[in-house]
Amino acid sequence: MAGFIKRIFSFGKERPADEEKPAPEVKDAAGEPVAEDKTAFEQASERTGDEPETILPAEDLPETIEAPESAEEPPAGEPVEAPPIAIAPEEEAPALPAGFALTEDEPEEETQPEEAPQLSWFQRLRAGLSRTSSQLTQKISALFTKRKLDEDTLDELEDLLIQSDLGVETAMRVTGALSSERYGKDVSGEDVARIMAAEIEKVLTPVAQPLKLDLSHKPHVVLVVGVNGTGKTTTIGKLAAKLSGAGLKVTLAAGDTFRAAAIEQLKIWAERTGSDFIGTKLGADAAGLAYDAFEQARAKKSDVLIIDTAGRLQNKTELMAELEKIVRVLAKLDPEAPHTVLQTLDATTGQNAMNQVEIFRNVAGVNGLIMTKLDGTARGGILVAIAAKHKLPVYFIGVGEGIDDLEPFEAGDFARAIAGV
Ligand SMILES: Nc1nc2c(ncn2[C@@H]2O[C@H](COP(=O)(O)OP(=O)(O)OP(=O)(O)O)[C@@H](O)[C@H]2O)c(=O)[nH]1
Repeated sequence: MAGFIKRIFSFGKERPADEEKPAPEVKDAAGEPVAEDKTAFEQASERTGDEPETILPAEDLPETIEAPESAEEPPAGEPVEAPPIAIAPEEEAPALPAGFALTEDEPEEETQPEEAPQLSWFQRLRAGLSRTSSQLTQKISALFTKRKLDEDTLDELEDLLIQSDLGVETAMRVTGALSSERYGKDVSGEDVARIMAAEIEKVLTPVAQPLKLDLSHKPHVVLVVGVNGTGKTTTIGKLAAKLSGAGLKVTLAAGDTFRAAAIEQLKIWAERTGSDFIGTKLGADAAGLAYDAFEQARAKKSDVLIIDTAGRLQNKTELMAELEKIVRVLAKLDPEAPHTVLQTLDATTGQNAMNQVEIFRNVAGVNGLIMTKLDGTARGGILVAIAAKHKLPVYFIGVGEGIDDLEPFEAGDFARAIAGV
């Protein structure tokens, strides 16, 4: 039976003791054989003419790093939330973090958490999206005061929805549904909001998916990309907390070699989450670091390797080419790697996020999204337009700066928060 099932690590089981690191694989990032006394990263450095870099284990990096103000200690002894997740049949039922699933055949039926929903994060989401929802509901109420639903009001409503970043397709869905239900009749703001929430939920439901981990890869490689400041590093820390909290062995690699602070920030997250850390010195070749991190994580039998990258604007061709190189180099070690290419989107951004997804998807093969900062004054409408157009899975949403402020993306919650119902 076991032969038919991919070798998959069970969340929640005991973390295996660290193993002795075997001698590094003797080939370079381009797959060429190299002298046995040189790591691939040294080879990469030689090619670029840089000094060979040393990959520093976490304990060798400076200890004088201060945690960011926003960092909160995880509550001691607090159990990891029980999650909806698929489990390998013959494995012992593990405690799994919400929002993740294994790449197993058919997912098991979702289990509902027994406890009442955590209103704190949901209230933050609603508050974050209140700018979008209150502007919309005010305008919609004004539009339908003492007016029946006709072509003009439908056109005006469509414009309002498009202005809220929801996208033409979703705007037309909403007006179409409203028209078939109430054409020629009085319409209240509540009618519109209810129909809007239902239609947005239909658009979002197919993309609200758990992040699937295929642990037969060991490690499952997650590359995190996105524009500067969209929350990559913070999100990596939150993901690592969920995964290591569930007993998985996690390695974090600091592929943002441009900013010393970014390397230090990731190291802090590694320490806080009990993850292994792989970093290099400032200015080193990011693709070389990614390659060596993959080799090291594989040698240490990490379950998940998460690679941070430097933030970059999507129109910076040179930096985007570097990202392409990271992807290419990882594929030398495993043609399917990186197995997940996650893009973070800042919810305060609006329309530009659509362009970000288009370009990062083309260059780096983005295959999943996380929207961050939905607790601020967010403009979440664009996620609906992106879902309608790109149909990329949305795994989580960021609702704060703390370690636990990452929630599985729920289509209904998000739709109701935008519609203000
Ligand atoms: N309010 C809020 N702030 C967030 C969230 N996620 C990240 N941040 C904050 O956003 C800022 C940028 O986050 P980083 O994780 O450094 O973003 P980054 O994409 O790694 O940044 P670069 O390395 O410059 O590209 C930090 O102050 C984070 O604390 C979130 O969900 N909510």
